[in-house]
Amino acid sequence: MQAFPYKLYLVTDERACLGRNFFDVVEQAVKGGVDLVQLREKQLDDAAFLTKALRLKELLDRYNVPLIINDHVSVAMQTGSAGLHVGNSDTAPAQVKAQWPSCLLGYSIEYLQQLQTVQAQVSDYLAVSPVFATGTKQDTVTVWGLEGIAQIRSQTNKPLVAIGNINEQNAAAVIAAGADCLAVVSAICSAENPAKAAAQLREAIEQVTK
Ligand SMILES: Cc1ncc(COP(=O)(O)OP(=O)(O)O)c(N)n1
Ligand SMILES: Cc1nc(C(=O)O)sc1CCOP(=O)(O)O
Ligand SMILES: [Mg+2]
Repeated sequence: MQAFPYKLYLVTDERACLGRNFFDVVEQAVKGGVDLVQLREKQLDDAAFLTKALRLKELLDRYNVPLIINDHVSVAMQTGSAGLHVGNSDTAPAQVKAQWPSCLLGYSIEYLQQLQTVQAQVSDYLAVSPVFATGTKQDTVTVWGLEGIAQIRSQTNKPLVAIGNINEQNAAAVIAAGADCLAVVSAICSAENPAKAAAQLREAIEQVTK
């Protein structure tokens, strides 16, 4: 398996932050143990997305936490971010790598057949998309479940990031099923105490992986 040191991945959604300051919520999450952050703010126009990315990059640099950008290749490159996450409706992974070879590139797996494609082969991690149905993103194809993680795990050596309704209660089971990293929105962004929520998720992961 390729090296992938990240265990707890925050995917942002300001709408899930309960009206609190977006950057405070992210900073609390990082203090609690998040080691990778993706800017995913679907409601923002391009200019506002770029502005937010620049400010978030500055914050995360202070903690040495890499920033991944959702969908927008040009914003990722312009901000000096570590990488990009794309799905089946976005720029193809091979095209991203052709213009940006060092990009830390994530690719959503919605169909088993994707695993045999060049798009999966050039990607640095694959997202099990989604593990459980979630209100945060409803335009999904396959709800993989724990069995789906195990099935994907048996067919690829790529690092697997699990996403979709992951929380403190199911975190250990998701890792035990074969995921390398957990990606969450609401379990941290909507938690009363984002730092504590991140620390508890981290603890659940480490109980399985130690
Ligand atoms: C870590 C992670 N996994 C999956 C996704 C979903 O990406 P995509 O399928 O492109 O859908 P959108 O996020 O663009 O709605 C993700 N963003 N991050
Ligand atoms: C951004 C995203 N992508 C998904 C996918 O299935 O590809 S699910 C999702 C949202 C995950 O939010 P929550 O942790 O609140 O369930
Ligand atoms: Mg996308």
